[in-house]
Amino acid sequence: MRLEKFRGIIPAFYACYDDQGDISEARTNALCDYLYEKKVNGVYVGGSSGECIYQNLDERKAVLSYVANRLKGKMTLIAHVGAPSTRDSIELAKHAAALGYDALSAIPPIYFKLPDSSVYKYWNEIIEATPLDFIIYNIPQTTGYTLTTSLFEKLLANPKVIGVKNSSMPTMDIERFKRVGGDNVVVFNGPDEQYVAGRIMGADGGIGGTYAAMPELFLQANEFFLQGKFEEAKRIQSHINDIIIALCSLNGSMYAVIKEVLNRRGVNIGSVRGPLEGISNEDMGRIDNIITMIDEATQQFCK
Ligand SMILES: CC(=O)N[C@H](C=O)[C@@H](O)[C@H](O)[C@H](O)CO
Ligand SMILES: CC(=O)C(=O)O
Repeated sequence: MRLEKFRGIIPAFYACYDDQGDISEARTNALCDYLYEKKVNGVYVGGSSGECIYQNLDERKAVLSYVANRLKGKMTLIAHVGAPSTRDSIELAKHAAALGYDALSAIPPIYFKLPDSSVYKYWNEIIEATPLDFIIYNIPQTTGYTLTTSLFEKLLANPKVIGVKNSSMPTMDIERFKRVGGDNVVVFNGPDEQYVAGRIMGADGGIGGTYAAMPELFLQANEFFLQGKFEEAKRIQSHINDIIIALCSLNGSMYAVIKEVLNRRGVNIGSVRGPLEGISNEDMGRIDNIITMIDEATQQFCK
């Protein structure tokens, strides 16, 4: 029951900037409203897709506040509070708890390669700082740190640890984490390119960086999965993967491309922060093709 609200399709929330590149409350609200209308199950705020790594503490706190003010009580809210220092992570965690977020989440420590003992201590200090539930974020391809099942099991001894968002590529990792935690934990599929496979291997839902670019497709793939219509789910996944490959094929960062897709749908959330690259004039001419791919797949599969 307590974990029910963490199932389904949870888009990773994007950084919403004004034309000067500063955090924009109005544009954050616009993205909140868009996702609410699409009926997604929740949002994951301030993670990779939220460009957290390029924002200072005050900016990250502001984003957490704006989203909570707009969406609290309307969907599940997860705050990503991982920051380079434990101290900053705890400050963000306390801020999110005061705002009424449903759960916290954090990547492992970045930059220095630290032993498991330090990673364990880092996560635990965040967990102990608030009464909120906690979701571990395993994303080895960006952090260089791989969560083992044994550390996961050790962390689960704390009842506030309710699951893991697993972004490693082997779907077997999802199966192993689920095996360790059983029905008492939620495992989120990370790689959007294998959402359906992740569900079949035991994921309870997903948190993804491309969901907000095509929410209907992920919601429908999830629906087909729940209905046992695996052929249909697999066919949507193939279209999703064509679209993700297209989103990643331009010169600008995938997030810049997604933001331009949203802009052409009437949701202007600005561009990305350096060192991520914005989109070039050449890219601009290719956005409509991607929108067509999304729209055609949506028409084909979603009622
Ligand atoms: C490495 C990475 O950023 N993974 C994200 C989260 O798990 C995914 O949602 C990707 O954004 C998505 O699968 C597109 O490659
Ligand atoms: C899921 C994802 O992309 C994020 O951490 O924001």
